[in-house]
Amino acid sequence: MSAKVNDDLLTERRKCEFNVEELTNYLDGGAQATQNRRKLEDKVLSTKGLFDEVPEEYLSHKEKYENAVRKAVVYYKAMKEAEDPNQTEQERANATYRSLLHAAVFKDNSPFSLHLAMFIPAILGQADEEQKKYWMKRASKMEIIGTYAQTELGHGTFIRGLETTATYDPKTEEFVLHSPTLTAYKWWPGSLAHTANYCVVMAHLYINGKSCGIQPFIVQFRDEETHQPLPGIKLGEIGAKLGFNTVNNGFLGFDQHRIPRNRMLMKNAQVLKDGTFKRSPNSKLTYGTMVYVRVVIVNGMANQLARAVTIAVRYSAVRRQSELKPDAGEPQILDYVTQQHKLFIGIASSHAFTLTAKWLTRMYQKVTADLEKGNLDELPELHAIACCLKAVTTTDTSVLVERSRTSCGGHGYMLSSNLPQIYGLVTAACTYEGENTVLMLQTARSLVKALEQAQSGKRLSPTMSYLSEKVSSRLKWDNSIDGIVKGFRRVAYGKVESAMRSMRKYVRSGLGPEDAWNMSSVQLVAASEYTSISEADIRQLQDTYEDLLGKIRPNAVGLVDAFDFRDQILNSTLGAYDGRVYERLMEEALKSPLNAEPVNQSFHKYLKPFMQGKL
Ligand SMILES: CCCCC/C=C\C/C=C\C/C=C\C=C\C(=O)SCCNC(=O)CCNC(=O)[C@H](O)C(C)(C)COP(=O)(O)OP(=O)(O)OC[C@H]1O[C@@H](n2cnc3c(N)ncnc32)[C@H](O)[C@@H]1OP(=O)(O)O
Ligand SMILES: Cc1cc2nc3c(=O)[nH]c(=O)nc-3n(C[C@H](O)[C@H](O)[C@H](O)COP(=O)(O)OP(=O)(O)OC[C@H]3O[C@@H](n4cnc5c(N)ncnc54)[C@H](O)[C@@H]3O)c2cc1C
Repeated sequence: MSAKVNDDLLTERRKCEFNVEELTNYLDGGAQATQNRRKLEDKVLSTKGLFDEVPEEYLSHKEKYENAVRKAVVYYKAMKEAEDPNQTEQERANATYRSLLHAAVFKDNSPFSLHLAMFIPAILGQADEEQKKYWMKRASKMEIIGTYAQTELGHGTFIRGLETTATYDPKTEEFVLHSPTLTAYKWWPGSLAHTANYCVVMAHLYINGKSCGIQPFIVQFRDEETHQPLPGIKLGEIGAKLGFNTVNNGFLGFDQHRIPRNRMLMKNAQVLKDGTFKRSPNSKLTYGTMVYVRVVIVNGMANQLARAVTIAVRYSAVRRQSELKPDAGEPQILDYVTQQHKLFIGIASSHAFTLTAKWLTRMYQKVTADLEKGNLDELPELHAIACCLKAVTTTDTSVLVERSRTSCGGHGYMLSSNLPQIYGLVTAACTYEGENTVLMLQTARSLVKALEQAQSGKRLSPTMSYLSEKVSSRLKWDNSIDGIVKGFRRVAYGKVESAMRSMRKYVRSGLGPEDAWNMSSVQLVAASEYTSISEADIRQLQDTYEDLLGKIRPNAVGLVDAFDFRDQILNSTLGAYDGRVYERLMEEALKSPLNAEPVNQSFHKYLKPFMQGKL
C-alpha cells in the first residue's frame, strides 16, 4: 500500500493551474520522449544490486570507492540491456538527455564517468578514421576503461605550459613519454587512480629537439590482465575531496615510457615514420574535447538545478514554521515571499539553462559538421560562447543549489537531504573543464575583438551583433520582454566599451598591452557575464518581479513536479513525492551505525574514566 501523501502537497497539486504532464512532455521533447525516458528509468532502476543497504555516507573512503565500482558494473550492464534496439540514436540520446538516472545510483558520481564523458569524446574528436575504428570498438564495449589526462600538479589552466613530454624516436618509431618534474605528474584525471587502464594524455610533442605543441596520445598504463601499473608508470589516488569521492581522481607519472607511433591521435596533426610533423589546420582543434564537454555541462547544470529546486520547493510546501499573522497558525514556509524569492529563480534558471543547452548543442553540431568539411570559420565564436555559458551556468547553478540548501534550514544540511552532495557536484564544474574566470576572460577576448571590428564598420557574428547596435544611452527601461532585452544589450555594450576604454587608458599611461589587459580584467569578466542574461538586472524590475512571484506561488509544486524526477533520482528525505519528510528523516537517522547500540563503547573506554578523573 503506497504511503499517504502529505496533505499540504495534495492541496498544492490541486491548486496547480496548468497541465503538469504537458510541461514534462515539453521538457522531454514530446510525449513519446517522456515515455521512452520513463521506460528506461523503470527498466534500469528495477535492477538488483544498484542501491546501498548502508547509506554510503557511513562507509570509509576506500569502501565508498569499492562499492561505487560494484554498482558501476551493474549499472552499466543494466543501461546496455535497457537500450531499445528499435530506438534511433537520437531517441536514445533524448531519453538520457534529461534523465539523471546515474544520480539514483551514484550520489557522488561514478568511477566510470570520465570514460563516457571525456575518453570516448576525445577518441571521436581527435583520432583519425583507422584509430577511431579500432579504439571505439574496444572502448564502447568496455573492453578497456579510459580517462582524459591533461591537468598536471603544476598546470591546469595554462595548457601550453604542460610539462609532460612526448619525444619522437624515429629509430624505433616510438614516442617516449616522460614527467621531467613532480609538477609534470598528471594530477586530477577521474578514474585514473585504480579504475581505468588507458587514458588520452595531452603532452608536449618534441621531434629532433623542436617543439610541436601539445598533442593527444592514447596510452595504456595498466596491464589488461593483472591491472598492475606498466613499467615506467607511477600511479596513485589524489585523496579525499569536497565531492567526487567515488570518481577515483588520480595522479600518474611517466619515467621514459615508450608507446608506438600510432598511439598519437592523428586526426588533426600527424607524425610520419621518419619524424616529419604535419601541422594541424588550427592548433586549437586539439582543445576540441573540452569545447564538447563545456557544451554538455550546460545541460547537466539545468538538470542538477532542477533536482535541487524540486527538493527545496516540495520541502517548503510541507514545512510549516513561525507565525505570519497572529492566531492564524504556522504557515507553509513557501508562503514567505523571501522563500519564493530564494527558490523561484532556480526554477526559472533551470528552464533557461535547458533552452540554452539545446541552442548551444545545435550550434556545436553545426560547427562540428563545418569542421569536418574544413570550414573553421565559426570555431572561435563557438569557443567564446561555450566558455561563457559553461562559466555562467555553473556559477549560477552553484549559487542557486546552495540557496536551495540553506532555504531548507537544518534539514538541508543533512546528507540525507542530498542537497550538500548536489552542491558538491555542481560547484566542481566551476573549476573543471576550464576554471570559470579563465573561461570568462576567453569570452572577453572575443568581445573586445568584436567591438573593435564593429567600430571599424565590420559585420559581426549573430551572438556578438549587439556590439554593433548603437543603442542610445538614454534608452528608457520598460517592463516588456523587448524592453528588458534592450536594457540588457545596452548594459552589455556599455560593459565591453568601458573595459576597452580602461585598457586604452592604461596603454596611454605607458603600460604594455598584457599589463593593460590584466589591469582591466575585472571589468572584462563583468562584460562577459552580460553576454548571457544574468539575474542581477532583474532586481531593477522589482515591482514586476514581486508580482510574478505571487503568480508563480500556486503553481510552484506543479512546476517542480513537471521536472518528473522519481524519488530514487532525488535520493532525498526532503524531496520525495509523498512529502513524508519527518518519517524519512527518522528512517534515515536510524540507519546510522551509531544507533545500533544505546551506549557506545567510547563511554567505557574514555568518557567514564575521564568523568571520574581517572584519565
Ligand atoms: C554536475 C554534472 C554536470 C555534467 C557534467 C558532464 C560532464 C563532466 C565531465 C567531466 C568532468 C570531470 C572531469 C573534468 C575534466 C577536465 O577538467 S579536463 C581539463 C580541462 N582543462 C581546461 O579546460 C584548461 C583550460 N585552459 C584552456 O582552455 C587554455 O589554456 C586557454 C584557452 C585558457 C588558453 O589557451 P592558450 O593556448 O594559451 O590560448 P590563448 O588564450 O593564447 O588564445 C589563443 C587563441 O586560441 C583560441 N582558443 C583557445 N582555446 C580554444 C578552443 N578550445 N577552441 C577554439 N579556439 C580556442 C583563443 O580564442 C585565441 O584566439 P584568438 O587569438 O583570440 O583568435
Ligand atoms: C572535480 C574535478 C575533476 C577534474 N577532473 C579532471 C580530469 O578528469 N582530467 C583533467 O585533465 N583535469 C581534471 N580536473 C582539473 C581541472 O581541469 C583543473 O583544476 C582546472 O583546469 C583548473 O586548473 P588548476 O586547478 O591548475 O587551477 P589554476 O589554473 O592554477 O587556477 C587557480 C586560480 O588562478 C586563476 N588563473 C589562472 N590562470 C589565469 C589567467 N590566465 N587569468 C586570470 N586568472 C587566472 C584562476 O582563475 C584560479 O582562480 C578536475 C578538477 C576537478 C576540481
